[in-house]
Amino acid sequence: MTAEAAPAEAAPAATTAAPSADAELYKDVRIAVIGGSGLYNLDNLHVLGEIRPKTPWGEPSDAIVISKTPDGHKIAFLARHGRGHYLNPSEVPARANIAALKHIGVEVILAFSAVGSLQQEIAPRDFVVPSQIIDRTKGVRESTFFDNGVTGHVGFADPFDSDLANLIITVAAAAAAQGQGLGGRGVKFHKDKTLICMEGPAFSTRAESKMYRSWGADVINMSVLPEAKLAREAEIAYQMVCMSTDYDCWKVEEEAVNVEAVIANLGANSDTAKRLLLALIPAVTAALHANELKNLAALKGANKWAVITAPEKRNPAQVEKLNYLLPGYY
Ligand SMILES: CSC[C@H]1O[C@H](OP(=O)(O)O)[C@H](O)[C@@H]1O
Ligand SMILES: Nc1ncnc2[nH]cnc12
Repeated sequence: MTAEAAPAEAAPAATTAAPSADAELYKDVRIAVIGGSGLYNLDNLHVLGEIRPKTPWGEPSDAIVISKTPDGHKIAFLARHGRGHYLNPSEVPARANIAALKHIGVEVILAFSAVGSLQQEIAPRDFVVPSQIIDRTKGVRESTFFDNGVTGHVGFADPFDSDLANLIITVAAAAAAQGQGLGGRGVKFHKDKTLICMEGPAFSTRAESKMYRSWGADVINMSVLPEAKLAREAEIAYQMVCMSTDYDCWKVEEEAVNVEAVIANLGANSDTAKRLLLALIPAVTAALHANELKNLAALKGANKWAVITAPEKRNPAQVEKLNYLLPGYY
């Protein structure tokens, strides 16, 4: 599909820089949180302001909210479906979301998602830190920055950032050991799991749900793709934290997933996520300052070599758009 031809996406990248008041607001922001269903704000942080960047790929899902943690770390927050959940998973402007976050200086994305569980041991309200993805989206989402005359191929064998995954597990374990248990509920964390991303917005059939189990999938959502892939193309370290809300529909004896069942667990899950972030943001900030995020270090600059289109054949308009994302690369 040629969305690049649409007037809304035709603005030249060089004129889309945010005004300087915005630049002052997002200065020093290196970490972004993307909130999914049920996580529409981080109201336990101090809000400094909002920005509404316009990118060469259109406008993000909603304003990007810049906040400060109690220990003074600035972060960016973006509601994937918009505050009020007006975008369905196939409508999320993932390219604009990732491009905007990259443009303001974000190096790390901690993405949250409500998921269905495909395994008995992953109960509703458990948290899952996945390491793999199976793609069951249907090709209707704009899923790359490398199109329209600049072809690029990035590595995606390990779609998440294992340094971030390890930090999340460590921070959660420390909270449990201190008896806090992220709100006193003793939330269980599972790691190294496989997340399947379906198209939606309708949930799966029972046959599909059972098939995904036979493939070895552990949890299911509608949102990790193309978000994770675009983050990789933008050289941003990305880790999703999955918050289980239901058992999907593979258990024949139980009622199949529905929105009411999901909503019943969203409140507790988003409370856990906010508590987790209070401990996680300082830990990720410290790791960034100490250059301990080795995958991120390896990622930086790598995509200069991902483009295979001969320099003289590259579409200048697309090169200009890519300048917004990866300045000077192509
Ligand atoms: C509200 S149930 C289905 C919906 O919830 C998840 O959204 P998100 O990943 O943004 O938390 C899932 O992916 C679906 O979009
Ligand atoms: N069962 C399910 N399938 C897909 N996405 C989900 N998000 C929450 N529960 C889900």
